[in-house]
Amino acid sequence: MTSSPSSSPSPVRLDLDGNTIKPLTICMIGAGGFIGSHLCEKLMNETNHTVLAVDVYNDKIKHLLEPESAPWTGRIQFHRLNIKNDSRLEGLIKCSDLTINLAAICTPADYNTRPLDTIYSNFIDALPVVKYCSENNKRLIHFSTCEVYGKTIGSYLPKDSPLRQDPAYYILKEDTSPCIFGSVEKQRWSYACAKQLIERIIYAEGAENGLEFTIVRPFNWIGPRMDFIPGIDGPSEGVPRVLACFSNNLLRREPLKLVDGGESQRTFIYIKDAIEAVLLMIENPARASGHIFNVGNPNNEVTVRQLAEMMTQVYSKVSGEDSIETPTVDVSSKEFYGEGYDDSDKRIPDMTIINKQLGWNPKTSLWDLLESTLTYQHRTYAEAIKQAIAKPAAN
Ligand SMILES: NC(=O)c1ccc[n+]([C@@H]2O[C@H](COP(=O)([O-])OP(=O)(O)OC[C@H]3O[C@@H](n4cnc5c(N)ncnc54)[C@H](O)[C@@H]3O)[C@@H](O)[C@H]2O)c1
Ligand SMILES: O=C(O)[C@H]1O[C@H](OP(=O)(O)OP(=O)(O)OC[C@H]2O[C@@H](n3ccc(=O)[nH]c3=O)[C@H](O)[C@@H]2O)[C@H](O)[C@@H](O)[C@@H]1O
Repeated sequence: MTSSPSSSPSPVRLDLDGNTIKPLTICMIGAGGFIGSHLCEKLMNETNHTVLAVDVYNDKIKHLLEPESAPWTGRIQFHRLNIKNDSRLEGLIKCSDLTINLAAICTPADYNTRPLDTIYSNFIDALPVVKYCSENNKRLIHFSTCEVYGKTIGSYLPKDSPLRQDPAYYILKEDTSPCIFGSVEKQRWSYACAKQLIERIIYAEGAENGLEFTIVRPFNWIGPRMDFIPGIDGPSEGVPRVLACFSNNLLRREPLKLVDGGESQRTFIYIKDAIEAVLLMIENPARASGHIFNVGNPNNEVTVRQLAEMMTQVYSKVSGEDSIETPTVDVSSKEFYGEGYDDSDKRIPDMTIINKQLGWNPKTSLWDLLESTLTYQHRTYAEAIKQAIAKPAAN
C-alpha cells in the first residue's frame, strides 16, 4: 500500500463552508499504528498539513519517512517517544495547531489478561495529553471506541421478545444510548470503562475550561496493516483482532476459530472510508468541535460466523487456493481469551450526527473491502508463512 508520489495535493483546498483550508501542524500520537499510518498517508498525499508523528514504533509509516526525496519530505517528522514518561510531549503539543491522540492498548485479548496496562494506557496516559491541550488552548481530536456503548439494551430482553427487532433497542446513538458494561469481574470492560472516563474528562474540560475537542468512536475499522500476523511480524502467541486472527488462519490453512459460536454481530468499515471522515473533522473545526462522532458502516453488519464464511470465500478467490474441508471450528471464550472475557452483542452506529455536521457517508461494501484487504494480506504474508511452515521440517 505504498503511496503514489504522483498524487500531489492541489494548491487551494476548501472546507465544507467554502473557506480556504490553511496548512496545519498536527501532533499525531500513535501515528505508527494501523489508523495512524493510513491517516499520515492521506495527509501526505492529499493535503499540505505537517505531521509530527509520535509513537514507539514506525514500521507502518516507514514508506512515508523514506526516501528523503519523497514529495512530502519536511512535512512528516517521526518522534520516537513513549508518552508515559517523556517530557518532550508538551513541547510537541505546544508547537502544533491540533493534537490527535490514537495511542492505546486496543486488542481485546489484553483487556482481561492485562487490565492494569489497559486502564493505564487508555486513561492515565491520555490525561496529560488532555491537560496540555486544555492549558495551551490547543484543539484535540481524541480516539475513543464504539465499545463505550457496551452491550445493547435489547440483549437484556428475553430471546423471543419482539422488541429485539425494534431499532430503539439496539441502534447506538452518541447523545442518548446508555453505556452498559458487565460486572467488574468481567475484566473485558476495563478498556471500555477507561475510554468512557477519558471521554468524560475531555467533555468536562470542554464545558469548564473551553477545551476545543472532537471525540471519535470508531466501529470496527479494518483494512491493510491492521495489527500483526502471529509469528511473522508479531509474537507467535499474540492474539490480534479478528481480521488478523482470521487472515492468519487462512494463510496457514487452519480452521477459523469462532468464539462462543461466532454469534456476536459487528458492522465493519473500510479504513479508507473512515479516514475520509477524520480528514473532514480535521479540516472543519467549526462543524466538528464539541461533538462525539460514531464512525462506522451500518450497512455492513454480519455475525462473526458470517464474517468467517465470507473471508474464506474471498481468500479462496484472491489466493486461487481451494478452502480447507473444515473451514471453521468452535472454541469457548474461556479457552480463547481466558477468564473475565465478555462480548458486545451487536454494534450498529446511528449516523445522524456525522451526516448532519459533516455530510459524510461510508461507501465500501464488506465484500469489496475484504477483497482489497485479503489481496494485501496474501501479497504481504503468503510467502513468509510458507517459509515459516517449511522451516521446522527442514531442521
Ligand atoms: N481500529 C479500530 O477499528 C478501532 C476501533 C475503536 C477504537 N479504536 C481506537 O483508535 C486508536 C488507534 O487504534 P489502532 O487500531 O490504530 O491501534 P494500533 O494499536 O494499531 O495503534 C496504536 C498506536 O499507539 C502507539 N502507542 C501506544 N501506547 C503508546 C505510548 N505510551 N507512547 C507512544 N505510542 C504509543 C502504539 O505503538 C501503536 O502504534 C486507539 O485509541 C483505539 O482504541 C480503533
Ligand atoms: O474495532 C472496534 O471497533 C473496537 O472493538 C474491538 O473489539 P471487538 O470487535 O470485540 O474485537 P475483535 O478482536 O475484532 O473481535 C470481534 C469478534 O470476533 C470474535 N473473534 C475474534 C477472533 C477470533 O479468532 N475469533 C472470533 O470469533 C470476538 O470474540 C468478537 O466477538 C476492540 O476492542 C477495539 O479494537 C475497538 O475499540
